[in-house]
Amino acid sequence: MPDLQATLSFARKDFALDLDIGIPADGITALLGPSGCGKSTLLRLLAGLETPHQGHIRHGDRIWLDRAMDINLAPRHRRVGFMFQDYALFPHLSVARNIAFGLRRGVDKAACVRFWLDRLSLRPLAERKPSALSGGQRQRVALARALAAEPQVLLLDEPFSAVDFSLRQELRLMFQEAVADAGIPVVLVTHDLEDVRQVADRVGVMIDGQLRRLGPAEDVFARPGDAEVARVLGWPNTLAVQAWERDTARGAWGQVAASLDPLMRPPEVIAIHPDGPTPTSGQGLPVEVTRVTDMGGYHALLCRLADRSPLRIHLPKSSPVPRPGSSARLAIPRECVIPLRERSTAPNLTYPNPRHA
Ligand SMILES: Nc1ncnc2c1ncn2[C@@H]1O[C@H](COP(=O)(O)OP(=O)(O)OP(=O)(O)O)[C@@H](O)[C@H]1O
Repeated sequence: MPDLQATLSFARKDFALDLDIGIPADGITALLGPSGCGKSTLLRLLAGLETPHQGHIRHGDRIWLDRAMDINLAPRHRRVGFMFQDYALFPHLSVARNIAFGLRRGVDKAACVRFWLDRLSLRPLAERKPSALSGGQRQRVALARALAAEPQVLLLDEPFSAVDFSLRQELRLMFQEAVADAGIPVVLVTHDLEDVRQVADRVGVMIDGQLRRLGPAEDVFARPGDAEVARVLGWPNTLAVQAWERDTARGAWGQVAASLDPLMRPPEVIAIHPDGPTPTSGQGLPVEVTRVTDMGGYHALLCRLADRSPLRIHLPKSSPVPRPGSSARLAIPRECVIPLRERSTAPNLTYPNPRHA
């Protein structure tokens, strides 16, 4: 199963992308990052729709791009299934013809179109033009078209964003089933952490045109490596530390004790894990409770710290719950306090690029 390896340097006005990425041919790799960090640009570079100033792209043994050797395969020779944010459907073609458009020579076109119409629940819409479809329906047609062409690599930009909650769940499942046996590198760009949790085997985090973290999803969520990446991954309660006094972190928000590695330079940030802090009548971090939500298995408390920064904690149903509007003190166990550097400089790529092995 050929993997995809790329080393790319690209710049346009006010933006530079510089990274090394390896995408294996099993499982789904999700790419996350703040708006404008270069996720779509990376997909366009991989597909051959943009050319890097320097770089190298290899799919299995086949070189797609090598600037030094003047090799640059045209997009059609890379056989990439691409789904853009605007879906790029042909407006004059019906749903069925849009799906049939990129089919390989020799396949039974009618059977293949029927298969994908059924798989993505599009059969009743087969003869409609894209202008007569809803946003979510267009998104499904674009996904069907990308998958039907039997691509060697699949690159998807926000493939589930335009559908409602229940259809989104269904679409994720259909998508997972559809790509499970394909044995091709699949990259999915999304802003939705739920997409990542439900479909991704690996997660890459991009910030400012760089790949700051790439690895198995569980690993990346549990160990983001630094505070910037942690925020992209939705970690709550990242607090700037103004000073350390032995093992106590202080900021305008208050102070808490942490377990510090004595060899580590004092980190600039701590994250407080939401599971663990509990209200106490003794000494603790002062908060004002602003909202309490019953989440079924636990209570979610949204609090404000001394400097008004938010703190979210989860209390087990068995624990007493402070009233909204009340002041409280929270006991924060040391193991819930995770010291983080604001930005880690060490490369943290857990899927090795053989060229650097
Ligand atoms: N066609 C273009 N011409 C000039 N600049 C562009 C163009 N497309 C994107 N950019 C700029 O390049 C940078 C990277 O954009 P890109 O679309 O890759 O980001 P992104 O991470 O995909 O963002 P989003 O999550 O908002 O889709 C941004 O600064 C953007 O403004």
